[in-house]
Amino acid sequence: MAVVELRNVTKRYDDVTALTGVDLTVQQGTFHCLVGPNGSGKTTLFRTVLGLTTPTSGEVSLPDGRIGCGFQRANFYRGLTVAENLSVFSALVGATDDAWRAELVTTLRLDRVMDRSAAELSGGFAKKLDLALALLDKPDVLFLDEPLGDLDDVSKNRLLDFLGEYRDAGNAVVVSTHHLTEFDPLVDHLTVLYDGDVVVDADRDALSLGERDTLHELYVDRIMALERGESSADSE
Ligand SMILES: Nc1ncnc2c1ncn2[C@@H]1O[C@H](COP(=O)(O)OP(=O)(O)OP(=O)(O)O)[C@@H](O)[C@H]1O
Repeated sequence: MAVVELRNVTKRYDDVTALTGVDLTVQQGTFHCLVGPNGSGKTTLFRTVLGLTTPTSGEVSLPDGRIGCGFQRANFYRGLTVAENLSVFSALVGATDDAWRAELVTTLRLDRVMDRSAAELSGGFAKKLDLALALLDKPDVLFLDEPLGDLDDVSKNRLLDFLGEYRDAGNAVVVSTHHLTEFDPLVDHLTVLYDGDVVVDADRDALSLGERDTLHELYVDRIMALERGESSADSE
């Protein structure tokens, strides 16, 4: 079942076209990975889906259920402690499942910093707090922009396992990242943006790796072919 649909979405900022007629469907219960070079439109696409910016044209359809989001730069109350942020955000979104909140704190190893001021957190812990806040009300669709940034290797593994389980529980997880290799085992669907255009959009099973071993190699080859001026069909 489709939980998010974009139809012919274009976003222009003055003379920059960040998205050009993008069609995209996110299916329930899938891990959807969005990759693309710097400036290709990934953050703009996220912001458009989340209603933080209005598309210049086109349509965005969202599910009736809950949507959670975590951004590249963490968003929380810097003047409050970690525990206070969790309480305030729980109240704001109406999250009442204390056991789930405790599970998030344990999974993300936030227990050690519960009484620390959020302003003083290291980059990795700030990211973890942001992730916990995004997950507080168990969103049906979770959008995460570069969720592994600043996390140590053990925390990365734990988060990847957690996101896999979250998907397996029937939720959609959409991740925008430059770290396709790390997400590769989870990917059900890959979308590649290049200069505002969707140049790859396929379920994993439909992606033909050819001589290549990994999705990352496929992605890099495709982008390099586009930079040489070849069409996406030429680079198959
Ligand atoms: N508020 C804005 N005003 C003007 N141009 C913008 C704005 N936001 C994004 N852009 C432009 O839109 C294009 C797409 O930017 P976007 O941030 O969506 O790319 P990205 O794929 O997320 O990049 P990165 O991987 O570097 O984070 C870029 O050319 C960027 O400069």
